[in-house]
This record gives sequence, C-alpha cells and structure tokens, in this order.
Amino acid sequence: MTIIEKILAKAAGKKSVTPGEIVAANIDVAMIHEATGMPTVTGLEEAGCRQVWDPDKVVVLFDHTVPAADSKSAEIEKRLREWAIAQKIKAFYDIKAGVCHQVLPEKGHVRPGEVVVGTDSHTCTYGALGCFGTGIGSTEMAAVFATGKLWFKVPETLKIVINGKLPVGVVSKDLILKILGDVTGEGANYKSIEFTGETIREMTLASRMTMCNMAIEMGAKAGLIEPDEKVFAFLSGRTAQALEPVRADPHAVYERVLTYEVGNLEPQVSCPPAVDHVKPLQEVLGTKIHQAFLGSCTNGRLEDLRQAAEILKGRKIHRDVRMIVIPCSAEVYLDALKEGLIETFIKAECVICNPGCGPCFGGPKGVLAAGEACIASSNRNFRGRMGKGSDTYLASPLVVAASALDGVIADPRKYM
Ligand SMILES: CC(C)[C@H](C(=O)O)[C@@H](O)C(=O)O
Ligand code: SF4
Repeated sequence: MTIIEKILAKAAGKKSVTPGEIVAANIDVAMIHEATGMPTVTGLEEAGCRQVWDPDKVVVLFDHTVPAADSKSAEIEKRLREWAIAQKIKAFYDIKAGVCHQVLPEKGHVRPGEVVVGTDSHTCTYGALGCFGTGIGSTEMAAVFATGKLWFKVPETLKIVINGKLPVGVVSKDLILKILGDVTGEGANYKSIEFTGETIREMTLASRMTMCNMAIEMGAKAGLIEPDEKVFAFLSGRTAQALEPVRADPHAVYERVLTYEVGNLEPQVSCPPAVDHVKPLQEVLGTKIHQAFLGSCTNGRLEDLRQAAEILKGRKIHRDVRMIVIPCSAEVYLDALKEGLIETFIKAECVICNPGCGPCFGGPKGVLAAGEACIASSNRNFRGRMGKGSDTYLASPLVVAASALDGVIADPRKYM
C-alpha cells in the first residue's frame, strides 16, 4: 500500500484498502476558521446537534480576516468565539495566532499517520508531516463535528521522485511550480501525490510544506511525504501524543511515477490567469509589478523571510512598488524579530502586517486596484483574486524580493 492507503486503512479499522474503495474513516483532527466556519456551526444547530463529538479533536482558528475588518466579520468572529468557548474547545486560536496551516503543525495538532480535515483547501499542507490532510466543505464538516467520521474514496497515488541538488537561487517553490506546470491544474484530480527522492529528503520541513501546500493546485486530494527525523524533531516538545509514522510499502502500487532531476532547474513563475500557467523566470523578466507580497501558508515561514531578507538587506525597494510582508504565525514573527529580519524589511521600506492570510485571497488588507499586478509568494493567481481586475504572478520569496527592488519581475541571483 501507498502512504495514504495505509493511513486510510488504519483510520477505517481495516487491514488493507484499494484505490476506488469507499471507507468510513475516523477523524483525528477537524479544523474550521472564520472564513468558512459559520455554515458548519449553523448546520450542526439545524441538525439538532448540541455538542461536537470530541472537543479535544476540534480546532477553531481565526486567520483570514484578522483583526475583524468590518461589522460583518466582527459578527462572525463573535458568534464563532462564543460557540468555541461554549463547546469547551481548548484549541481555540483567536485573531492572534496566524495562518491555520502554520499554526496547527506548530501547536502540535497534526501528527504523522493521522487523518486531518479542515474547511480550507490548503489543509493538504500537513502531508509534509506524514499525515493525510485534506480540505472539506463546511456542511460536510458539520457531519464530522457530529459523528467524528467521514467517508472517503481511497485515492490513487501519483508518485513524484525528485533527485539532485537545487542550484543557488532556486528553492522548493520553483520546484513545485515546475511540477504544477507539467502535471497541470487538473492533472492530479482526486489523487494523492507522494513526493519522494533525495531532494525531498534533503529539504527542510518548511520547504516540504511548500511542496504539499500546492498539491491542491493540481487537483490532488492530498500531498504526502514520508515522515523522518526532521518531522519528529519539529514535533518534539509540541505534542505529547505518541507518533505513529506510516511508510509506503516497497512494492506499493502507483497510478503513475514521474521523475525529476533538479540540478539545472531555473526559477519559475506562475503567470495569470491560471496557476498552471508556469514559465521559466527568464521569459517574464521585466514584467511591471505594483505590489510584492511575501507571506501566506505557502511561503510565509522563517526560511522564506530569511531568503527575502538576504536579498533586501541594505537595499530599498523600488519607489513605485509597495511590499507587504506577513510572517505566517506569531511564532515565525517572533523568530524573525529576534533574527533582525523585521528590521531589514522595515529599512527596505516594506510594510509588515500581523500574522494571517493578509492580501492572499483579496482579504481586507493589501487589495490591488484594477490593472495592477502583484508578485506573490502565495499559491493562487486567478484574475481578481487579490483585487478586482488585478493580476498575480506566483514565485519564490527570492524572486518576490528581487522584483520589489527592481519594480519589475527580476532574477534574484544577481543580488546573491
Ligand atoms: C477561504 C477559504 C475557503 C479558501 C480555501 O479554501 O482555500 C482560502 O483559504 C483560499 O486560499 O482561497
Ligand atoms: S494564506 Fe492564502 S492560501 Fe493560505 S489559507 Fe490563507 S487565504 Fe488560503
């Protein structure tokens, strides 16, 4: 069996499962945030369910519109806050913690071998820790909150084997963009993607999270990486629960195997209006941008901020560009402060915002005007996502920083 088959078999209390089979899986962790949590709560109430099945397995978190931006978001947050407190949910993170997909791993809520569902499509990020994380609908979540179970069709697995050393100036974001361009936005529909090979083994956990985060952009149900010492080291001191890592069998059956050699990989940019519209950086050099965004659940972690700061240190961003930097969690923010990264960003004339999703989905802050373009370290770029009539180019933190300096899409390697 592949990793996901093993996890689903265990969660369904079965010895084995095969792709296509429908199983009822026990859910280990279920997360809602304020952008999509209301229909879950009202759905539960309409169904007459007064209590969640297990308050210790539920996480409630505010990250998309934090602090509340208007009366509507304030009302939603008030209602969900009161509900979480009444339900005695200990893992309730108000506006302070950061983006859910960083906070759940940091606070020890996701562990290898588990089934984690969230009312957010990038729940697949947790596959970097060797668990099956997937996004589900809000009303579906009401059923999970009531019963602790959810049915799944066991996905087929696409194995992606990656070998070689990433060149200087090329990082995991470039790699996942390259893969996305090849596989396409629908090429992995309802499949599980297993990333493996020496490049993945060498990667930091943060870089692996960037890889798994974008599995959904290929239509995948999950992205998964076999957990190793880096995962166990990260989780030690964050969770008291025993870890039960799951590995693929040596003769596991895959739907397809793709192989990559990254020794000559170039930086990549995903161009509007579709996430799989990926081009080598060279082809888009010089494209005018008005805003640069460094943050999100894809690339708002400490290593991402470090990479951008390396480019920006001692320099100032272009007069015609505004750059928004958002550490993706309070923990990342503190670490960045201690390392002097925040000082570097402020001296470079960036704007720092509090941890959360920020402008990633056209949220309350950092919205673009029609006709403007943003270079962003996030994960989606359909037209208008970051503001009506605006365009988004997706790239690595290095490319985002270099482009902010030049006012046009630029190659970071000249600054390294
Ligand atoms: C608001 C939420 C449902 C959405 C998602 O599920 O992905 C958001 O996080 C996004 O990135 O577009
Ligand atoms: S940072 Fe962006 S992609 Fe991630 S959860 Fe928030 S809105 Fe969605």
